[in-house]
Amino acid sequence: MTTDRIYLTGYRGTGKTTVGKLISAELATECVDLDHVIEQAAGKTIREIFAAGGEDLFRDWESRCLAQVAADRSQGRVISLGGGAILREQNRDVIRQTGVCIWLTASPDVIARRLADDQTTGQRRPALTELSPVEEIRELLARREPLYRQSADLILASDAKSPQQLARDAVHWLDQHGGQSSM
Ligand SMILES: Nc1ncnc2c1ncn2[C@@H]1O[C@H](COP(=O)(O)OP(=O)(O)OP(=O)(O)O)[C@@H](O)[C@H]1O
Ligand SMILES: O=C(O)C1=C[C@@H](O)[C@@H](O)[C@H](O)C1
Ligand SMILES: [Mg+2]
Repeated sequence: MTTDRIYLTGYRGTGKTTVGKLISAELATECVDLDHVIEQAAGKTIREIFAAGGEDLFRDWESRCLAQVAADRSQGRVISLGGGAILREQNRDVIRQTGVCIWLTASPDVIARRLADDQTTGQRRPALTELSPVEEIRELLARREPLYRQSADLILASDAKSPQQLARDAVHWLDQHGGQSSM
């Protein structure tokens, strides 16, 4: 296991972007947000990429950008992934081979509340199913959970902790970096 790169995974709204920035500040390194890299590379917002070619097109951009970011250490040591980046096996392989992965969890109700309150949801989080927002979260979380779990070296429950506390927990674990653990 190498801590060369620190990946953050988890469902939409679990705080990957927010906590990733705080971890990188604590470690005095840069934070790369994969969703942002994709938008820059495509010259489109995530919603526009979905509108142009659906989720498949977005996933192709995501795999390409992840491979680039993973291969180029100068872009930053902390990498906040998108919520679905662990869906493709090739992406999970890249993550495992190049760094450690921290899985941020939250309950469906907390996720739904955070997404509804976040002004950027409209641009960055197009619907992934025809289900209602909370049903979509429940359904996709259940489907993705085994993939998040198999990718994770550390699991952090975010429901009742501030982003600052989660970043401190992550840095504390990184100082000691052992096998898979939960806090
Ligand atoms: N631990 C937390 N406690 C309270 N609010 C939080 C916490 N973590 C994140 N938030 C809030 O939830 C919203 C979503 O956070 P953020 O964008 O970091 O999630 P994300 O996991 O990166 O989502 P996405 O996968 O869509 O990129 C933001 O408004 C953020 O301030
Ligand atoms: O959970 C997902 O599938 C996604 C999460 C976001 O971070 C973006 O990567 C995009 O909206 C897809
Ligand atoms: Mg994010």
